[in-house]
Amino acid sequence: MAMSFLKPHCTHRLPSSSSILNSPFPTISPTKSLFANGSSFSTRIPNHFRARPISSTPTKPFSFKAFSSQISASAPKPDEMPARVGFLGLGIMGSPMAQNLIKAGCDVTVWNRTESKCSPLISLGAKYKSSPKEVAASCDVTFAMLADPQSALDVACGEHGAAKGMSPGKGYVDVSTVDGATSKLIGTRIKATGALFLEAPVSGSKKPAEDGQLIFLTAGDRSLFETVAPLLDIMGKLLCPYAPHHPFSEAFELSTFCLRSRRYTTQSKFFLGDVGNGAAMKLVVNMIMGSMMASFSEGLLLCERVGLDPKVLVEVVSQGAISAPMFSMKGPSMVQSLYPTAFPLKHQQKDLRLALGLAESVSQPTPIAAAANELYKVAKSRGLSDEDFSAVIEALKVKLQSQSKE
Ligand SMILES: NC(=O)C1=CN([C@@H]2O[C@H](COP(=O)(O)OP(=O)(O)OC[C@H]3O[C@@H](n4cnc5c(N)ncnc54)[C@H](OP(=O)(O)O)[C@@H]3O)[C@@H](O)[C@H]2O)C=CC1
Ligand SMILES: O=CCCC(=O)O
Repeated sequence: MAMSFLKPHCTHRLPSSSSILNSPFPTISPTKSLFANGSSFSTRIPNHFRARPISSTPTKPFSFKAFSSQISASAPKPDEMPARVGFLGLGIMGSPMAQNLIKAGCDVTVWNRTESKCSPLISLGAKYKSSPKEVAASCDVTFAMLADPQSALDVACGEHGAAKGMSPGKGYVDVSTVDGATSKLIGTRIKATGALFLEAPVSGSKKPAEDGQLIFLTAGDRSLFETVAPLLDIMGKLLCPYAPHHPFSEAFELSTFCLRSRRYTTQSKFFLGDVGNGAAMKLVVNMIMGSMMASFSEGLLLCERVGLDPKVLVEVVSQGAISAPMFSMKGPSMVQSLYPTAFPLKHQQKDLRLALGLAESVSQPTPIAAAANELYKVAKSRGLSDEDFSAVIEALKVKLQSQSKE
């Protein structure tokens, strides 16, 4: 069902293979190696790129400026987007996400339980309404970025909740991390008004939110997904599979090919089907993340205990198969017992709790996540709820201290 405010050019589709074959840009032969060492990366090339031999034009040096301007030139224009956008919940994530929408030229109306957090956005041009209901009533699409299942429910379905301001032709996009049951409840209440619903939890933390580099895990009404796609692209990541910083940098011609037109980029937003699937995917991702961080913490402390420098461990890990941006970003401050909050520890424990509930619902054993969850609970009981989740290492230090007393 099309929404009343749908603009005709809101949909982003991949080009047909014939249009690619007629494209002026170089394409690549599946049998021809691009690499000096003759290595093949044929499994990495989508079929639609396998049309003609690569052009012999010499590779140009990479220019970040040109790269950025190509990206921004392809950014969605305000007239391609839903006209009025609401944003509920202006915490660590919601504030920068709303800010990026405003900076991109969207007409944004904000609300937050603690009203003072609206001020910086109002000074950037946002409008303000005094309840979720009023925001929803005055906007075409309303986003919500709330702490947990209870607050997401309250804001959507409470007395002055968004559902009260919804009606046919509008859409509600809940980007909070909640469990599937909560998301379905919210979706049912929103859809009972005739409006559309999309759950769209995000991967990526404070910095990716600020940089417009989030990954959306969406499910629900497909037409709402298509309507809000340009907005998700403002807040989210645009990925080119052959980006110039990719280790296979010889594929630069192909990167240029990808970047010359937005049509050839792969976007980091996933549509996963029915409501509940986005929530489940997000919980699985964060279950893995919570366990990884707990394990990394154990490694840092063990290193120290056996007389090795944990800073060197961070370096070693960063160069091998288990390297992860999370370890490289958080490791150096963890070594100094500093935990500047990007992802609050209380939210990580909430996500582990919800993921364990998900696993329980299908009788899936998750002993590692269960052990990690206990550690986050200890950290919470030590007053670390509002620290970054990397402060979970403190829970292990506590254990070490109590052991050494025995
Ligand atoms: N931080 C991160 O790295 C990431 C977080 N997430 C998820 O995004 C969501 C938001 O996270 P984040 O921004 O970090 O969290 P914050 O704790 O910074 O913000 C939470 C928001 O929820 C609001 N809120 C809390 N309780 C209520 C309530 N009872 N009624 C109304 N509003 C309420 C807060 O309002 P107030 O300002 O009044 O307290 C605030 O706007 C969470 O679900 C989190 O798991 C997802 C990806 C990354
Ligand atoms: O929910 C928080 C996720 C944090 C991240 O993906 O970096």
